[in-house]
Amino acid sequence: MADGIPIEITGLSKHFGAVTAVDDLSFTVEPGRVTGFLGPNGAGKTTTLRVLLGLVRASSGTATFGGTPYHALPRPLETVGAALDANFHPGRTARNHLRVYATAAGLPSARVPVVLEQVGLAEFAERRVGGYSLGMRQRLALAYTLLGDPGVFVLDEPINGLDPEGIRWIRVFLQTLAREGRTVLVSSHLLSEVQQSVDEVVIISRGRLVKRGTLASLELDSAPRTIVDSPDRTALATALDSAGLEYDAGRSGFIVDEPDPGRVGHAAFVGGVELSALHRLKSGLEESFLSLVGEAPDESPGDASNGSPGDDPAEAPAAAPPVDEAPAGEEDAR
Ligand SMILES: Nc1ncnc2c1ncn2[C@@H]1O[C@H](COP(=O)(O)OP(=O)(O)OP(=O)(O)O)[C@@H](O)[C@H]1O
Repeated sequence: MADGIPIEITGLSKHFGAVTAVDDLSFTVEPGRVTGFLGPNGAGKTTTLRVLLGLVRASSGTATFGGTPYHALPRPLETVGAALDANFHPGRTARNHLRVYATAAGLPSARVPVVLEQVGLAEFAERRVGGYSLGMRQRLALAYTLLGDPGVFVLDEPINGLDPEGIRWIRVFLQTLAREGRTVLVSSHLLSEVQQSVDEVVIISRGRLVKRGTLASLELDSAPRTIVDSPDRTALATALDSAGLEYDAGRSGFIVDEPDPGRVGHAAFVGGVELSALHRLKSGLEESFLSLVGEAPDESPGDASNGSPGDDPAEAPAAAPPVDEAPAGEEDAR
């Protein structure tokens, strides 16, 4: 096994014409842990990974593996296992796919059955990939990343499309790689999807870094708030203003920056306002994540840690190999 090497993103920007996909982004991903690379759709995750893997040129800044850009790695497949962009020939079997990539990279074909076994696809090795489920394709993409037994893994949305058993499996798989001292970077637009699998998070929004730290530190960022509503919202707003309480208007009432519903209820009482709802908004990772990336938290009580509004996992792209075929700069709009 190759050593885990840090992934180093420094002052990285990428513009596609007038669109700034990545904006002065800097962070490091250390070996020995699983790092979640998170942000809503369009935040710039895939673009960052494509620059890192030499598929797109940076407008400025650098993205390297311990100081070496991907294209300068002497044996890339034995250094970095990357799953990005689905690209399987439907008529080929899994075994043949992997054989082709192993041969191209000068790796022994004996690695093929080993990696198929590792991802639980050994019994489907002779089946054409066109008949694979999304979950099986995800596993095949991971088998590809394992071919060179690398020390670094860069995986774009690898959990998307997996069933609950597949999600449990990949959690163990990723954690095992990290415990072996490898560097593991996993992107997702859903915190809830990866929160059981990651130790650290790098969160971006609109191409910029908004949070870097442990999963636990993200939880600490989330202060509980109070939901309050009234048949007379104008009077309620006046009462909250008079009490000096800050609030946002939500679908089911005002979300008040005050953890104690008792204080909010008192403010309404003092203002002579009838209430139709008063409860604490449960704090949680998801609420913290959504407030960091600038999306409105779900204000329904007790439901803040489940799911994310507007996300349909079936719509996101699948992660898959290969990464070493497209020429650099191909994706540039100009
Ligand atoms: N080749 C391209 N040409 C023009 N604009 C692009 C190109 N690739 C990405 N973009 C734009 O850059 C921004 C970031 O996109 P990117 O795919 O990196 O985000 P993402 O965080 O990976 O989102 P998702 O989770 O939806 O994949 C978006 O506004 C996107 O439309």
